[in-house]
Amino acid sequence: MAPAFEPLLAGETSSNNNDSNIIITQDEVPNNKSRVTVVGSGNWGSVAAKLIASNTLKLANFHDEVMMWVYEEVLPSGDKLSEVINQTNENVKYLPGIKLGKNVVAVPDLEHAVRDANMLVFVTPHQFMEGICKRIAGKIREDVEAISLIKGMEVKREGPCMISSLITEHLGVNCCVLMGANIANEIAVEKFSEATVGYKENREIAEKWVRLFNTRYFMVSAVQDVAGVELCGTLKNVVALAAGFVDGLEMGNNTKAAIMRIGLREMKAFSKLLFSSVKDSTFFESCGVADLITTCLGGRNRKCAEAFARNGGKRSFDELEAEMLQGQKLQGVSTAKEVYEVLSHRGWLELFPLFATVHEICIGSLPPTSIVEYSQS
Ligand SMILES: NC(=O)C1=CN([C@@H]2O[C@H](COP(=O)(O)OP(=O)(O)OC[C@H]3O[C@@H](n4cnc5c(N)ncnc54)[C@H](O)[C@@H]3O)[C@@H](O)[C@H]2O)C=CC1
Ligand SMILES: O=C(CO)COP(=O)(O)O
Repeated sequence: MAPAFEPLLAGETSSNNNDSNIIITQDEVPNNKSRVTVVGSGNWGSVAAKLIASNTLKLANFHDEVMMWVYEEVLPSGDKLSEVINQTNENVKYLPGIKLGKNVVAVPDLEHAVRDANMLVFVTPHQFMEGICKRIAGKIREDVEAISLIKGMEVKREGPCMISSLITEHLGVNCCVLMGANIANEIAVEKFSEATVGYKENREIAEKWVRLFNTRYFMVSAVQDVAGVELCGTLKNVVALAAGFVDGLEMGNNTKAAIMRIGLREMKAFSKLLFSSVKDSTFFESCGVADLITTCLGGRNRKCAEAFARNGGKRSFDELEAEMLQGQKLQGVSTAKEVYEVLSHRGWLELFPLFATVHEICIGSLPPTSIVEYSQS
């Protein structure tokens, strides 16, 4: 249930649409309804498909059916995951116990899933996106709109490349982002949360995305700061690892709060050094401080980092991820490495002691205890 208060609108976020106040008159019903495909079907991907599918049934501008691309795998039962999803209406591996909506159709053929879509929602672990883009380049509609829910980045020889830019570069399409304090399992059971759409220029497109995602329990607003929103979502995963180390070392709440504060400061400084357009106000949206808090309290990066520190760094993150997440993927460890590469290339290591220390702990160059010794310097 949504809380009874009206959300405060920050800056220009005047589009906090609640689906109950979106009114579509018969005159507005378009001839050409948009088809939506979700590219990805992990934990968040499945919840995103559920959210969208509940809205496409209600909104006249969209086709009811939502295709969800499934990276095919064979379950221990011998059945194919996509077939089980279509038979049971549940992603039994990545989101068990939750009905996705009968209008969600699992499609294992990527090219088929994206071919006719007008709106593409990308939501896979970030390390797979470049390969996916290469596979679908030239096989999508020219006028397609895209949005990325992916928290992560790539580092190229030319420098860092956000996932929305990777999508734009490979596919030649406009790409918004949606980030926020969005632990998927909580949204799956319809507990209230907020999210932020980041867009570059086209406010109308951003509003279309807001309408597609917004529900009574998922309140979405839009800000004109695609880089700021995406960097918030990406960098908070590095801070979540630091918070997990603090938990594993049982250092207490004050230390954890200090690490989160230092982390937020580094998130902001790093984002602004990379993109001078990043707005301060973005850090106060759901994608900023709220996502940082929820991930440091209840996320998968925090959980695995706690186990890593409890084991004194003797069990690798790969091992812990496989054991604790059953196929779900951590984004923080590779993001910490990617951020570290940017810091070393640009000579910024000393400016970002927390980011640098997290990576060095992850690769075993420093013990988990150094999270407090080095982050303060
Ligand atoms: N789970 C969550 O609570 C949230 C996740 N996110 C972000 O959303 C993105 C996607 O996360 P999730 O949906 O949770 O994924 P996940 O962590 O559940 O990852 C598993 C997914 O990766 C797929 N996969 C495995 N190998 C693959 C390959 N070689 N190629 C393509 N796909 C492959 C699996 O089929 C499965 O769909 C990430 O960037 C994450 O940070 C954002 C907000 C919340
Ligand atoms: O991004 C998230 C919540 O907004 C989920 O974070 P984790 O990947 O650490 O679970």
